[in-house]
Amino acid sequence: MTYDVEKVHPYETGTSKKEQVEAMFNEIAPNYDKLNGLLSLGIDDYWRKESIKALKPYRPEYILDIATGTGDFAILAKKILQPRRIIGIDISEGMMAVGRDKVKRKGLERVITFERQDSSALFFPDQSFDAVTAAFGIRNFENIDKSFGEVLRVLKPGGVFLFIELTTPEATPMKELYSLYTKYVMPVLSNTMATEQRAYEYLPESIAAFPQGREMMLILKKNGFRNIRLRRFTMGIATLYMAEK
Ligand SMILES: C[S@@+](CC[C@H](N)C(=O)[O-])C[C@H]1O[C@@H](n2cnc3c(N)ncnc32)[C@H](O)[C@@H]1O
Repeated sequence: MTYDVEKVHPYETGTSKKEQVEAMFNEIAPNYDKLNGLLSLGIDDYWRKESIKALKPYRPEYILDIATGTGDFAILAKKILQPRRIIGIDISEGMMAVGRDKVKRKGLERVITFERQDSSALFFPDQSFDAVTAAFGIRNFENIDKSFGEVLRVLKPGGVFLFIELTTPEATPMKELYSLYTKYVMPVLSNTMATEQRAYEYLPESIAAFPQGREMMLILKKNGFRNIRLRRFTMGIATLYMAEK
């Protein structure tokens, strides 16, 4: 199935969403961590921690972090869960270069490694991982169903898929505040970082088009996952989804 969000592209260059997303993240990679903290007013750190903590009961030893970017989710997973191995995959070498540097500075390179792979065509054998994670990545995928199929394939039976994604708040007053924020504050903040403007127009557009809540739970179910749950953060600005194989 094709989802509206798969048609939201960063640029109007006529190339595939995957190529445009890769180019955009390569471009913003050096500023990504700073900008992320600034745009979320630092709350993203709390969302990430709470999400990773939800994996504790599963005690995962082998973790795959898809759309790993600059590696923050993988680094947190190492700290909180103490697994044997974490592999981060991403299509943007620029983002992973920042991640590799952070991992090296923290002395974690024996546990966390990075590979350039596309979430919709993973190189790993079936049933390789106890957990697959993704933070703020799925919205950027060109093919969500294919990627979910790959996640299911590489998970061990009983393994868990956990992802967090930005969502649009539905209740007053957060709904109105969020709309004002994306319209007026976000462009000013991203301008101060001298980043490419289009990258931060793409952000609210892709959030708005992304299937959320019950719709996302049905997509996970259709793709073969079970025991699907969600948790909303900060009145619905972000949502955590968990599902099992
Ligand atoms: C918003 S960043 C999130 C990075 C990181 N997970 C975090 O929490 O900060 C989204 C990432 O998804 C990656 N991405 C987009 N499409 C992908 C795909 N098909 N396969 C793997 N990574 C992809 C991008 O390159 C980018 O690094």
